Amino acid sequence: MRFPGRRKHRHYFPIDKKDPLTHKLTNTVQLEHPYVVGLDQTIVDIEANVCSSVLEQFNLKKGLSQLVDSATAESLYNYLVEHDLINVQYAGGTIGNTMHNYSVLADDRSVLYGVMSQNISVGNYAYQYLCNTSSKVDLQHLQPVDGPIGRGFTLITEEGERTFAIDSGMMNRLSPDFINEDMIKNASAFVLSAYFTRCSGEDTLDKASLKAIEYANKHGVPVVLTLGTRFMIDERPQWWREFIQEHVQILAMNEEEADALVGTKDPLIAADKALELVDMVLCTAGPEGLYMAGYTDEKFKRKSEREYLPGSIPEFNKYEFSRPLRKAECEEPIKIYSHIAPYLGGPETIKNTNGAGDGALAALLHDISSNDFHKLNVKGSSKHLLPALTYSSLSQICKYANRVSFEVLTQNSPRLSKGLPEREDSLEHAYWEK
Ligand SMILES: Nc1ncnc2c1ncn2[C@@H]1O[C@H](COP(=O)(O)OP(=O)(O)OP(=O)(O)O)[C@@H](O)[C@H]1O
Ligand SMILES: O=c1[nH]cnc2c1ncn2[C@@H]1O[C@H](CO)[C@@H](O)[C@H]1O
Repeated sequence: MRFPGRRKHRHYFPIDKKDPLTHKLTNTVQLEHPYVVGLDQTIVDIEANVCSSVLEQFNLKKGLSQLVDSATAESLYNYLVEHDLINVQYAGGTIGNTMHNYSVLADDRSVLYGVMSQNISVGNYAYQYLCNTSSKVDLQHLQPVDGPIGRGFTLITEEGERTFAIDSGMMNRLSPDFINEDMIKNASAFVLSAYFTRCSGEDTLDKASLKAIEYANKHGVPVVLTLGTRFMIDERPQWWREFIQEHVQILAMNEEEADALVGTKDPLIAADKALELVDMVLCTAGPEGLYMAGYTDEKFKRKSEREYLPGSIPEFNKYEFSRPLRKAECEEPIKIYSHIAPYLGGPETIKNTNGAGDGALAALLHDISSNDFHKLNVKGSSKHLLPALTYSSLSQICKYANRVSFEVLTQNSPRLSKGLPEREDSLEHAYWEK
């Protein structure tokens, strides 16, 4: 595993142990590697720039992800081809993107549950999906289906807003029998999106998701839920709040989805309210950067060395140098928050905001699995006297997540084509304070 940072000598990490004379690695011990599991609707994104009138023509609501029937999908596709509007097609799906980005960042394994067409021919959607997914994403557990995977028309209008029209294909046919209890039990986290609830008729992906959640809950594996699109949350916010409170430990959302869930446009207050439901929250806020919130134990809290920030919760970042714990692990839980403005003020030109939030979540997952990696391989380390959810403090994770989002904004695809530059492998203060 590529490690997101060597911080202190005390926590010196064995993968770097070299013979001082030969500079060869002296570590012959087989390291144990943790992994994360994601479950998604396998989708290829078909991206096109269109006028708003095209959305009206096909009866699509701007800015949302919505399902369309196959006849509408076919006529939309034909329209885009006829007018030569398609820019690019690449593998998508919010969790597929997140698993891919996780594997690129961690240079390590993630497992993806979903479906895959059993008949693949060069150039078809299934083929494109496989070609665009990191070889470190374990696709051996995809369920073969007799038909196409999903396709997601990503329609970008004049002002840069994205609207998704999803043609499901067989993406929702993942069967609960395919979910392996041991696979989930041994994972560092189980990750899914709220899209799993968009099933109907013969679809089984919702049942498969609930089964995986049940296993994760049973074995204390953190369930990480990303909210997907506000439209789904708006339909039944109370149901979502109850579901999240019962089954989810880590919640990722953007400020719109947060508003739908807890009824406030202020991302800090939204993160605070969401802490009543879960143990840790990542709330992205576009050009405003991102917020994180969590719990730590009074006796483990660490004061920030940064300036205390004003906001709807005064000095909210005071304890951002603390590592987050599950609330139930704290004798005396206190809430901790952190915020970061876009890295370097944001890229000079944003190529595409698609997937910036998925990138931030991948960074958070990397920090979570690094904690397990360290725990598994540096037995008895004092670092784990505290049963933290992550390797790093809330503040460090914000920086890392933000840095990854920046990288996604500078490229066209929501999937990272490479990891972060070597020089930045460790999130040293010196670098981040520049
Ligand atoms: N216009 C922008 N300028 C600078 N940084 C941005 C901008 N938009 C996004 N970012 C960065 O990307 C992060 C995630 O963006 P955003 O809130 O748009 O995610 P999202 O809506 O969840 O995206 P997606 O659903 O496509 O993954 C932000 O927290 C911020 O760091
Ligand atoms: O219904 C859906 N299910 C799964 N993923 C989706 C859906 N709608 C949009 N995206 C995915 O969200 C990513 C950006 O965050 C896009 O890559 C798109 O494929």
